[in-house]
Amino acid sequence: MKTTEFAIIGLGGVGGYFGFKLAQKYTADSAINVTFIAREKTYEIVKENGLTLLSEAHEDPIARPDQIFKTVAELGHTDVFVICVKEYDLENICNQLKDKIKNDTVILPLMNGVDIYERIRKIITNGIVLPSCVYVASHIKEKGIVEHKGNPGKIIAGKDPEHPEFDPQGIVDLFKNASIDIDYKEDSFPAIWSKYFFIASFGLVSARYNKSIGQVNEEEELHQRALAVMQEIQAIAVRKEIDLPEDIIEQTFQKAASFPFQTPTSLQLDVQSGKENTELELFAGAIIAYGKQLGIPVPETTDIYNEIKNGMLV
Ligand SMILES: NC(=O)C1=CN([C@@H]2O[C@H](COP(=O)(O)OP(=O)(O)OC[C@H]3O[C@@H](n4cnc5c(N)ncnc54)[C@H](OP(=O)(O)O)[C@@H]3O)[C@@H](O)[C@H]2O)C=CC1
Ligand SMILES: CC(C)(CO)C(=O)C(=O)O
Repeated sequence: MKTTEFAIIGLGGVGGYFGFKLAQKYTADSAINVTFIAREKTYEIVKENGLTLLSEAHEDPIARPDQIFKTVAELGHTDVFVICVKEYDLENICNQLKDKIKNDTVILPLMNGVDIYERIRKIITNGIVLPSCVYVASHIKEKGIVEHKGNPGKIIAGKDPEHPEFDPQGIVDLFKNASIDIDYKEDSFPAIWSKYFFIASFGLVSARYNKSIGQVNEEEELHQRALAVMQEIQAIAVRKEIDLPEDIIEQTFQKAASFPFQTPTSLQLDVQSGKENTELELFAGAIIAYGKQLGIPVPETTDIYNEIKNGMLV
């Protein structure tokens, strides 16, 4: 039987959650291999101790992959690459990956952002790229240790617009068999935009004030600022003819209310911990650029962007 080779690139909040589930399910299965790519201290710790996931939903907190490498270059034949890095590392990873991609290699980017597919396609022109978005509240506690809170993670993936004939059902089933909630759609872009609606608005306001998703939803001033950012994104989406529901704003506030009250956003954690690189450009920067390009004013997003840049963080 042919072995399916998975490579999970990046063992942070997202890779540490979904990679854990794949590795825990399949290490004893000789037909499916799961390889992790992690760098520096994460590599050392996971190689020595396995990957730890602290999660009420997972009794055994340790998963050991079949293999772990420090770089993509060390990988042999791989069928499915699951990219789980922050947006500022995407081009670097794609440049390393491009020689490993064959026509039937599948790339699943589990990241926030509406332009991830296009950015991958600028570098990797062959293979199958499944445009996706992801919901999960999980973050690095220490290198090699990821903490998951709240609802189980969820992936929404869609057809590669360049390869509508490709049938990914076999791969989708492997995720499902590892108890990963994954929805496969003809067109995942509306779901990707809906996620962006949520994470750009709540991410920016939560990062600016260091407040959880629940607090942003309930505190009047913060709620109004998130609403104003959503209205700006909505104007952009309408102009770009993205097929979003008319009540997307209401749905987004309802979605926020479904998270445990104290859930932080990944942008909040990165901005508030003073990380040198954050996804501020992916959220605010992209909205500002679309606004300029389409002649749509985006004053609230611009203000929050400048406030965060200038260190106004409470
Ligand atoms: N965390 C969450 O709850 C959610 C996050 N997202 C989105 O998912 C994406 C990933 O986020 P998240 O997992 O939180 O990010 P993290 O920062 O937690 O993890 C990214 C990981 O990628 C690793 N990495 C980067 N470059 C390389 C490389 N060249 N080789 C090996 N490893 C590499 C980093 O390594 P190192 O530690 O060494 O820097 C880090 O461990 C983002 O776009 C985010 O917005 C979406 C939904 C939920
Ligand atoms: C809000 C959350 C946790 C939802 O999945 C997220 O996407 C993020 O923090 O980036």
